[in-house]
Amino acid sequence: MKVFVSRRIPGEVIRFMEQYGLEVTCNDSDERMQQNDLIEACKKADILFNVGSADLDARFMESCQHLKGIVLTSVGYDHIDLNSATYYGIPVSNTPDVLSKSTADTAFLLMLATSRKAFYQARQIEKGAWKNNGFLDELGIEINGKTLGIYGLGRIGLELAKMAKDAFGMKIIYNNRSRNMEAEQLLNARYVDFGELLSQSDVLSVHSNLTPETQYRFNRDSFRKMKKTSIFINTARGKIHHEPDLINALKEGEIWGAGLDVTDPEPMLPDNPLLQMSNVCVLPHIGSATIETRMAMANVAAHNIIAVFRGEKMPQIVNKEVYDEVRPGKI
Ligand SMILES: NC(=O)C1=CN([C@@H]2O[C@H](COP(=O)(O)OP(=O)(O)OC[C@H]3O[C@@H](n4cnc5c(N)ncnc54)[C@H](O)[C@@H]3O)[C@@H](O)[C@H]2O)C=CC1
Ligand SMILES: O=C(O)C(=O)CO
Repeated sequence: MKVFVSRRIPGEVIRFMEQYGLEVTCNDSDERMQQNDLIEACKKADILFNVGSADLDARFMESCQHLKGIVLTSVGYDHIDLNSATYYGIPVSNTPDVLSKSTADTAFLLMLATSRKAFYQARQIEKGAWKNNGFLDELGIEINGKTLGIYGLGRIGLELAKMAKDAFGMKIIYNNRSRNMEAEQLLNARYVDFGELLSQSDVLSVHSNLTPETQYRFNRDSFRKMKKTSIFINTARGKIHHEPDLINALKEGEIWGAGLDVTDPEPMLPDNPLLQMSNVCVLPHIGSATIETRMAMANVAAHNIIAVFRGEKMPQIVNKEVYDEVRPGKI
């Protein structure tokens, strides 16, 4: 069986797959492949190891319907046309759990950095503008003991809630598709409706997946309902907030600050006004970018490939209907 890997991954993971007799070809580059090149490369492959979230749309699935599996190196799969993959009978897997802590760390980093205007202050030094700030210049806000509101209390949201409570004694409120009893018992977290999440959070951190329902959930109306002293954090997907509305809310002082690991579009353009604001910290989607997590993600993906090779179900399947006896599309 032939595997095509779309970007550079650790050599150990390639050797691990080769031990099973898989023939692995790797695009030896860190650049994202264009879809036409990916389609061309997949013509000679049985399985795609899709590194770094290249968008795979209906055209890709139609052109590559011979694939026996697509493994993603992300937990989010909003960039994949899953219905199409299912239609053509292609199982797709993701990488849940192994990246939850590092992504929650990133949200925590942004919470602290934004609350102390850390990126802005560092930029002043780089510009040669180190100055003794006045007693009341560019002050931060403390997050110790404040209320953290979490939108989407799943795996990553829960890790952040634990850290915020343990390290900073923060009170946790959350809004989710359903109640999270583990968080309620462990952290005394309180389930609230969306309106209360907006009005009560001192820091509001987004951890839901991107769906038609969550797209632009944070918009003009929602920012207006937040505290003027609040900080908005998004490490989930850039389309969950409406960026022009966020810029306005910050300019108008409807919220106090924002920390983003995800933007819309990505990459963010260098002339984006958010990058000039003292109360905003932006990172280039590095949530899972640690040595340990990337290794773990690559290993999870490789194990899903081995499962396909052995004719077993992928352990981290996201379109499990593909294994149903009767499913839409080709049988
Ligand atoms: N910045 C980065 O590098 C990373 C970003 N992510 C993003 O984080 C997201 C979450 O990952 P996990 O925690 O593993 O997923 P998860 O599935 O464990 O948690 C998502 C939560 O969002 C909730 N949710 C979904 N729709 C909702 C709605 N309309 N209203 C309220 N809650 C809603 C779900 O009930 C669930 O509890 C991923 O889908 C991905 O987009 C994940 C990893 C790294
Ligand atoms: O896993 C994800 O969904 C990411 O965004 C990157 O790790």
